[in-house]
Amino acid sequence: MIKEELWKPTDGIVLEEAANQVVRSQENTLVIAGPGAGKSELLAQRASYLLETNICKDPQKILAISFKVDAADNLKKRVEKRVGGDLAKRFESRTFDSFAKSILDRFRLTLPSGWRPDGEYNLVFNDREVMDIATGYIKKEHPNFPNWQYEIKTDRLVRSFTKDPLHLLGEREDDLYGWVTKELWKIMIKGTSSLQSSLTFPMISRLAEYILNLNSFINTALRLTYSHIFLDEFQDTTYVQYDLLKSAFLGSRSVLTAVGDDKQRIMGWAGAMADSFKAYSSDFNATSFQLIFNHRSAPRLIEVQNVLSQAISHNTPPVKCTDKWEKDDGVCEVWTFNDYIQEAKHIAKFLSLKLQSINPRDICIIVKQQESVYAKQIIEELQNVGINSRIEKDYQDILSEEYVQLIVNTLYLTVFKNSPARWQEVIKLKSELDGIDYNEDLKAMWEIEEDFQKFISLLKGKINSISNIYNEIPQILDDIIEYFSLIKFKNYYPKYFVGNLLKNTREKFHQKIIDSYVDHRQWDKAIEDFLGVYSIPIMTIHKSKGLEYECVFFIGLEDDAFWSFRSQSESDMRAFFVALSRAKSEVYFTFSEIREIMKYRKLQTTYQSKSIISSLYDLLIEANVVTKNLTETV
Ligand SMILES: Nc1ncnc2c1ncn2[C@@H]1O[C@H](COP(=O)(O)OP(=O)(O)OP(=O)(O)O)[C@@H](O)[C@H]1O
Repeated sequence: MIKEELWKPTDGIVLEEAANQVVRSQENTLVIAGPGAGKSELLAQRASYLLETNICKDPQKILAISFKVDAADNLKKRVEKRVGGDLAKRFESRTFDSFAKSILDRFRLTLPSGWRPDGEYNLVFNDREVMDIATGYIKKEHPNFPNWQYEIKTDRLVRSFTKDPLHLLGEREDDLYGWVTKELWKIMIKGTSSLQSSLTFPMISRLAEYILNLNSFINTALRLTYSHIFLDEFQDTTYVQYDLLKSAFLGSRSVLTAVGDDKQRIMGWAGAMADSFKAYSSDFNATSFQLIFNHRSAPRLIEVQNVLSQAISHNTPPVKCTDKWEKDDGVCEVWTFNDYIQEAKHIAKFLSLKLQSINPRDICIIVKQQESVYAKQIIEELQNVGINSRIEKDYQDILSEEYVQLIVNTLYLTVFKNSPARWQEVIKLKSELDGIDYNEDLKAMWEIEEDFQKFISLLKGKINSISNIYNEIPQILDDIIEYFSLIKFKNYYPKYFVGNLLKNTREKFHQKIIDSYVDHRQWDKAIEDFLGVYSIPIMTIHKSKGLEYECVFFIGLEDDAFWSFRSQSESDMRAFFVALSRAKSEVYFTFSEIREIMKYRKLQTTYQSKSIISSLYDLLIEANVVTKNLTETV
């Protein structure tokens, strides 16, 4: 244990004054700061501080809530690295969705029977599915009221569906949406003879909130378990999530730390609160702090970011860069082309040179939407010059699953041997699955390591003598999980007991590993390929949130990409700001007069303009960003 006054940040991090105060604060706080200010880093440092000084008193825990699975994972790993596995056991890093789901899965039986879903409920991810259930099943239940579905709109129904806490649902029966909402809740909770219990994450959140409101005993236990709560990317909190947060921790002694950036609020369409900072500050009586440094980007990029952030919010103070850069470091340019084929050829040529000095993972290609369409030609031209790129969303979800991580770590250790971090991760999990305390029972730990070593030696033989790829690889992957015991693994991660998560993850994962193996026919290359080591990632702005790259390309700064700019210019401006601020050193925006895009559900060759988004171009001009017409140079 370290004394409070002796504790210092590790890894050469120097905290600015405001960050230092928040790290050591005993009160609820709110940190509002721009991209790269070190908000996530601050949370990692605060976790180290609270755990290493035992201010978060053993056996109490810190609960960190992030929005994306990889962000939660990343934070967990940072903290583990700093404080070691033992203390990090008291740092629970989850997404909002998984927090809500863990409450429902643990305390489902305390719900009144009308609100209690089956233990084996299905997860429903998109609005269309909800609407399909509504139209398909309510109609069956009410055959004499057949035409109601023509009078309702999907987005309004989905919004109205989880708008209110459950105890208020009964009050809205009198309008059509209220009636459909009530019927739909009944059907989705209980299922029918042909439909399994089916829940969306907002429904799970409402059910978790209901559990906490109904059972003061559970609520008290939750508050005693978590003495400190972290909330990352707080600008994206939805109304439903905020209600759960209030039910869980408002009025408790748990200390909350929220960090976020209102200029990066781009989840409005998904129900993010317009005023989450204001509501939180007043409800939780939180003190606000601002950070003024950007630890990510070069000075030139920060100049451009400052112009943008002023335009988004007039009272934003300019941020400063750190002294690791030279004064003129950083490149921000607009590249224009006649057509998307020239654009793709130019980028491919540019990147073949760039890749002589940096890795594919230091580069990112970002688009507003339709990544497989906007990046199609670029993927092809990159392939022509021997550069791999891939649409990251196809991998992000499975790569963050513990099921996949355990198998991939085992394969990695079988093929590459030298990876102490992966070895430690696997051995630690194996010991926990087997109920062995890795600090106490050294003999048992030694046996685990020896046994695992034997297992991977055998595995090596198996993976190197595959004759039938499509039968043997799935079997080998299943054998790996069986070595750890699937049942123990599911007990350790109860989320895999519920619904179709395990089945879907397993299927997708097997397919991707097989694809990589078929492409390379060598396990080292196949694993690295699956992990994305050789590929430039391609993603939408939404997926790029929280990430950072040396060099960023934003493809298609054009009217069609920002098709709703007229009605939501503020939110599009923030999206543009997020894309720009992912770059450490270089960012290039492209415009192509002719572009192939999906329009009216058809792939079409279109003429692009920039008149609707001219204000974005005006801001770039104001920030002295040069535009290069690269048509002739190809
Ligand atoms: N005090 C610091 N000193 C040095 N480097 C730092 C410091 N704080 C953060 N960093 C580094 O700066 C980068 C950005 O940090 P971080 O991701 O925490 O920022 P953020 O505010 O969460 O960004 P965003 O809102 O854009 O996601 C990371 O590479 C991080 O390691």
